[in-house]
Amino acid sequence: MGKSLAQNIAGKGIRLSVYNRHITGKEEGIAEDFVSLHTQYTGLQGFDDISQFIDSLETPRSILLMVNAGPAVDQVIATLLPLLSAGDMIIDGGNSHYKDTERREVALRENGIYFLGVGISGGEEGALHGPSLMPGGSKKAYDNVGRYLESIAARDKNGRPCCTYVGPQGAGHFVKMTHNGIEYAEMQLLAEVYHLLRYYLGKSPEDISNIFEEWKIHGLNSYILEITIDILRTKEGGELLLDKILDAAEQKSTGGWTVEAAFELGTPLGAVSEAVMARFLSAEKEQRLKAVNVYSNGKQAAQQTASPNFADKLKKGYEAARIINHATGFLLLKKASERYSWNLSLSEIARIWTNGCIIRSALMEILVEVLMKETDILQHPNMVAMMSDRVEDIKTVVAEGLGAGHALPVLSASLNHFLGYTTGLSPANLIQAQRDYFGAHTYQRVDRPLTEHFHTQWK
Ligand SMILES: NC(=O)C1=CN([C@@H]2O[C@H](COP(=O)(O)OP(=O)(O)OC[C@H]3O[C@@H](n4cnc5c(N)ncnc54)[C@H](OP(=O)(O)O)[C@@H]3O)[C@@H](O)[C@H]2O)C=CC1
Ligand SMILES: O=C(CO)[C@H](O)[C@H](O)COP(=O)(O)O
Repeated sequence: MGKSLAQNIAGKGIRLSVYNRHITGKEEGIAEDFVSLHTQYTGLQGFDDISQFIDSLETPRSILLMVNAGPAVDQVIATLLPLLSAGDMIIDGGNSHYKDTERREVALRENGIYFLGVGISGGEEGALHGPSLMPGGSKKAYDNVGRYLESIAARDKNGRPCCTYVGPQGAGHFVKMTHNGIEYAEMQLLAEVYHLLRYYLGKSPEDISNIFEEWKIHGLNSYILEITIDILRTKEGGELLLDKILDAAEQKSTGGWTVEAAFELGTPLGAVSEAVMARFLSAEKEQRLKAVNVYSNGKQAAQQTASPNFADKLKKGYEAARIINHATGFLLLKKASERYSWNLSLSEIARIWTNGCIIRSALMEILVEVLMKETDILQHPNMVAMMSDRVEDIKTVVAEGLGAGHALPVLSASLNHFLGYTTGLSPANLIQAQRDYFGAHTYQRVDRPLTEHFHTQWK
């Protein structure tokens, strides 16, 4: 990411020094080598001596870190700090936890150093040609460097940069974390759809890539769909590369952090949560292989059993689940904004997610408008119409797919969310009664003001 961003920045004519640590015998002259490979950029200098690197910068200095989230960020900051002067700025472009960002911002402010936590999305390609940038921290700090960040960002459909000052404290990294949570669920949803097409409907990977191509043209365009089409067409030695990849998904941390944040803020996030759990379960490959020999889960191919036009229903069910995933993701942002007084603009966040980032999609373009009027996506009239037209299809897909023995954690979690959300009378009254029964936790009544709490001696 660092090298790609450096090329992007230098390509905009911005004078840039790059630094990589020196580890004798292992990593020597990395930054100098990078510079000598890119002589087309004037004003690009490389260093593996930190003092020389710092001396090469104009004051007040602006330093962008692209190192692994966690202790590495603290280590690099500790190395930089004695060399910096009041008014200098550090920008953390990695996937840092928003609470770490808040801690670092406070500590650096006490030393007179500005700190911005900038979520960056788009992978290597995005970093090189224009990522989506989610800066958070002090507004004054953003005012100093915002123009540089905006110059390297992707552009939205109106030519505006996919970069905006998101909010104070750790808001930028919170927004990036939520982006990644939505990303996890989007990836898992498409994996489930692919799985049903291949192993329930019996379609070949080539057929599936063609179906996805059709979906892309007809309203479902997204970066994740595009790369999946490419993946389904990639061969190695004449065979599909995908079939040679171990079915055990890895993850760093941002998906799990998003779920933790949902717990902290008390907001439902079933799709993302199930996407994280699905990766954990997939990683239990050894246990899964043992279980295959112990249990028959009655997995069936569709053959004659699939309902008519199942693939069309799958498309609409997938669209419904994506809307629900985005609705819960944006509700998490809304809850965080209220709890931490960040004043997040959900529509503006959707706008900077329309290009450059991993979850860019035709749906995101629609959500920019939707979120201007309604922070709960599922309450907007256009979304009500879309969901009403798709709810029977997602029900059919989940019922039929589960019935045929296929695990559909995110499709079913999305449907469950929707059915729970559209229920006027949930069974939570029984939960309240049970809590009061064993723990005297009290309950509110439908026939009394909600300010009153009641306890019953149940036995
Ligand atoms: N890859 C992606 O698509 C995306 C990544 N990110 C985030 O960006 C950050 C960087 O990711 P990425 O570029 O992929 O990771 P890489 O592993 O490619 O690069 C990490 C860099 O950090 C350096 N580093 C690690 N520890 C230290 C340390 N203690 N002191 C000094 N330097 C250190 C490494 O140096 P050395 O080479 O010397 O080991 C390396 O140059 C991460 O937070 C990641 O989550 C964000 C968006 C997308
Ligand atoms: O930030 C990113 C994209 O926006 C990273 O590519 C993403 O974090 C990958 O995460 P994981 O390794 O957990 O799947």
